[in-house]
Amino acid sequence: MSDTIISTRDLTVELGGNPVLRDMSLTVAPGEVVAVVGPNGSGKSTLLRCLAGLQPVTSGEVEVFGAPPSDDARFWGRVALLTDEPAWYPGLTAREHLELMAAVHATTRMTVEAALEVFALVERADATPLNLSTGQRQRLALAAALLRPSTLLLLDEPERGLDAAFRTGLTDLLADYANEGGTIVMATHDQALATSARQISPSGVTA
Ligand SMILES: Nc1ncnc2c1ncn2[C@@H]1O[C@H](COP(=O)(O)OP(=O)(O)OP(=O)(O)O)[C@@H](O)[C@H]1O
Repeated sequence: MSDTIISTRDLTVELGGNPVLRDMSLTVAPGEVVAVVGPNGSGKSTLLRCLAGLQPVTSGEVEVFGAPPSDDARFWGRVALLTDEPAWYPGLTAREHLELMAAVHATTRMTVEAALEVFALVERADATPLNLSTGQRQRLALAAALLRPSTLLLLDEPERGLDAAFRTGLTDLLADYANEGGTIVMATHDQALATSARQISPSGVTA
């Protein structure tokens, strides 16, 4: 097995004519948990989007699983992405969203009922996402990302909207994922999440 999951070399991204990432070089090994930290606008989401193949690079190289990210079933079969704008299916309940996620994968990391339990959604399982609170919606998005099998988790501010108790639980859930051999790269403003991870800034230096 390769000892590198992610590798960027001299990655530069300009947006609107301004450099957001500049000559960034990063290597991530299997089982690592990496926290991308930095102030608002420093390029954390941009880096995650590059790793997901959603942001064209201005120059330099990005490789995930030894090749540039590609928008195909093989890539997305291995990568679970949590963005700040998950797509919800109108009319489907929280439970049905998880059942849908389970149905399209040959295996799952946990059952739908276990995910509802772990993410404290049992009592709101029959509500549609738009009738959930911000924190409950975020828990549903995390449940969907962690229920499905993957080997790389890309998380953009997973702590968004979560109360203190659940943030602690999230640290443990991410540690479990890494202990199973999964790799995590997350943009975060949460000190506790960042402390338990290898921290980098979007400029590529260790934070
Ligand atoms: N489409 C765009 N066109 C021009 N500039 C953009 C575009 N998208 C983002 N930017 C700028 O790029 C910079 C990096 O944005 P990015 O969202 O990656 O930052 P971030 O570190 O994730 O911020 P936050 O902590 O607020 O989520 C910001 O200055 C932002 O204003």
